Amino acid sequence: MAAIELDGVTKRFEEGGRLSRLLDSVRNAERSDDVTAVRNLSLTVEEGEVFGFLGPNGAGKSTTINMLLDFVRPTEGAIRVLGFDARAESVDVRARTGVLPEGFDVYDRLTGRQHVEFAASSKRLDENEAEIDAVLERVGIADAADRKAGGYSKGMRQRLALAMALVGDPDLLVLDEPSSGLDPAGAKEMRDIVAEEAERGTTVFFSSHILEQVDAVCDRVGIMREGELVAVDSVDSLREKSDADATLRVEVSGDVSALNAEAVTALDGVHSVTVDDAADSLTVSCVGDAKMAVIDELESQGLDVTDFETREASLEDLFLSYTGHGVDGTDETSDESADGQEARA
Ligand SMILES: Nc1ncnc2c1ncn2[C@@H]1O[C@H](COP(=O)(O)OP(=O)(O)OP(=O)(O)O)[C@@H](O)[C@H]1O
Repeated sequence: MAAIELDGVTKRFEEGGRLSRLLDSVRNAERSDDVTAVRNLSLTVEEGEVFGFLGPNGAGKSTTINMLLDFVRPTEGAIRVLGFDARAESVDVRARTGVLPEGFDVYDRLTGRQHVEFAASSKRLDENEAEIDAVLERVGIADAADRKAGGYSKGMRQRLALAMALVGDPDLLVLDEPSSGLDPAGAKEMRDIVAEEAERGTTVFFSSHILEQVDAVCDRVGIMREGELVAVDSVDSLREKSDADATLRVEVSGDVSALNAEAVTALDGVHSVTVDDAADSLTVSCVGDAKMAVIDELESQGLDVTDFETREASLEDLFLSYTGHGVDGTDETSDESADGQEARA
């Protein structure tokens, strides 16, 4: 059984009141102020899989998560979670799912422990004190369990949110931007907990706009862009398929100044060649699988390749190549991104 199945799911947020919509439909006018947050999304996440859901701000990640949990209803399409219809059987879905929602905030006057007890009772779980303590321990806030959460730091609040998601050993963990507010050590702990959950067979679906954060733990990632799923695969396969450039630095013996650089640039997938006469080397910017063709071309021109090293496209380049956005959400045109890659190369 698949843990999550989305079939042709679209969510349109409709703006304007009922009267204005009626008038528009009578006039046959287009409603340009509607927002299509998710468009025709079909995706299957298998049981036990750790799936990273990526995309820049506004790509539709939270809307998708909210539809899994029936907090938002799709305009079109069907959703099944853990074998249940997400809409008609949402109570069953929520009872078996641990959720860390985006922008979670604590109840200032309740202690950490009371938060976890509340999460357990709202799932109708009968967790005893030892089980609650164990969850608080796992996320590293056992020492602060009896303090009011209003005094918690941002990182502690995020850990508390994770404890609330983990209580009762859910079959599915849905984490919306789980590392926000965490320092690097906290983000690593979060990844370790995700890995532990995966070991126990829990399906983990988590969203992030930072590929690096999901790379270490995810079996597969899906990348959203403007409401559409633009890629689904393992990070390694995405890297192979992407047109983000790798950089190849080749050292040669022989007269490098005699190189016919145009012939190298003309190879499929090669974007630029820079020759360094003084160092008897050249640097080639190309897609990953063009590297061997470059080496063959150099040798066919009579140059002896003595050494070479490659730098794969960085995760940031990769994300950019699929989304057209930097990981910080800045919009980048293809020209700018090409410049960025030159600069980094
Ligand atoms: N309740 C709503 N009413 C109207 N528009 C909405 C609503 N919720 C989301 N949207 C719009 O839907 C689009 C997708 O938003 P969503 O929050 O799903 O993106 P996201 O990928 O989670 O972004 P972020 O990384 O910033 O959280 C955005 O254009 C957003 O403004």
